[in-house]
Amino acid sequence: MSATPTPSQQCPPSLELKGLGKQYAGGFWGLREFSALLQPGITGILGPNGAGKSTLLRMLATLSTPSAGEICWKGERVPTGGLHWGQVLRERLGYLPQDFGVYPQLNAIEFLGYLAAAKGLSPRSARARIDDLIALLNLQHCAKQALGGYSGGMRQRVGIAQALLNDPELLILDEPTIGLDLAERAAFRHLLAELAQDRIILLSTHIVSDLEATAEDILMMAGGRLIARDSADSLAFALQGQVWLWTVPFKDVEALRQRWLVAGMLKRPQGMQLRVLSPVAPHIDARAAEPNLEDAYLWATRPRAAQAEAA
Ligand SMILES: Nc1ncnc2c1ncn2[C@@H]1O[C@H](COP(=O)(O)OP(=O)(O)OP(=O)(O)O)[C@@H](O)[C@H]1O
Repeated sequence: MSATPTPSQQCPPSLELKGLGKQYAGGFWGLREFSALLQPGITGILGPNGAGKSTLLRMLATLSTPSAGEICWKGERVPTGGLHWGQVLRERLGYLPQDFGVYPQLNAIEFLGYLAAAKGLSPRSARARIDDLIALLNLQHCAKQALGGYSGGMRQRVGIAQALLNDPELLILDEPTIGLDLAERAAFRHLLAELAQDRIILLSTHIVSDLEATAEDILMMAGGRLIARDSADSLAFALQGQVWLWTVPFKDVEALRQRWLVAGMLKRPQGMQLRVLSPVAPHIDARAAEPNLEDAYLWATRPRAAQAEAA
C-alpha cells in the first residue's frame, strides 16, 4: 500500500466530548454522560450489543443530534443545534457505518466518483484521489467491475475508501472488519496504523484481537456509559491474579459454567480446560494465567449479579 493521504490542516486534531448523551423517542437514553478527550491515533471502542457504540459514532458522524453535553473540535465548541449543526465536523470526518450499502450496478470508480461529488470534491481532484485510494486499498484488479459482484471483504474496502475521500482528520469506523478474511484483516490493520499518524481514528468492533493489535487507547462501554479507558496492556494487567486455568471432567462443565465466569474452554485429553475469571482461585487445582484484553472486557461487562457476588 502506498501514497498514504495526509490531512492538510496544520493544527493537530483533537476532539473533546463533555457529558455527551442521547435520548431516543420514548425517553430511553442510548448514551449517557460520555466524556473523553480524543487525540491522533487509534482509539478502540469495545462493548456488548446495545452498549451505545453506534449511538456515539452516529452522533460524531453528525447523523444524529446530541440530547445533552458538548462536542469540541480543536478546542472550539461545535454548535449542536440548528440546521447546520455539526458542519465543522462534517467537513473533517470520514465515516464507515455498520450497514454500509453500495449501488450494485456501479463499479468502484463510478461509486467513489458519485460520493466524491456529493462531498463537494472537484472532478479533477476527485479523480486523482480515487486513483490513490484504489491503489491504497488494493482494489486495482476489480475497480471496473460492478460492485454487486464483490465479496464482502472487497465491498468493505470500498467502504473504507469512501470514508477517506475527503482526507479526513477524524475517521469513524463502525465494525470495519466484518466480512474480511484473515489476510485482509492484517492488511487493514497495517493501513490503519499508517493512517493514524496524524488523524483521530475511532474504531468500534467486537473483534477484540483487532483492537489488541492496533489501538493504543481503548474505551469500554456498557449500558450507554463509558466504564473503562486505558491501553490494552493496562486493562489486561488490572486483572492480574484473577484469571485461572482449570481442567475439569467433561460431565461437570455445564454446572461450573453456571457458577463461574468462564472466558474460554479448550478440550484436553484429561478433560475440559476452563479459563475462569475470578478474584479467588475456583479450585486448588486451578493455576493462574496471564490476563488478556478479552478477559478484561468480559470481566468489565459481566452480568450485574456476578459483579455483586465478586464485590
Ligand atoms: N433509533 C433508536 N430508537 C430507540 N432506541 C435505540 C435507537 N437506536 C438504538 N437504540 C437503543 O440504544 C441502545 C444502544 O444502541 P447502539 O446501537 O448504540 O448499541 P451498540 O453498542 O452499537 O450495539 P451493537 O453492537 O449491537 O451494534 C440500545 O439499547 C438500542 O436498542
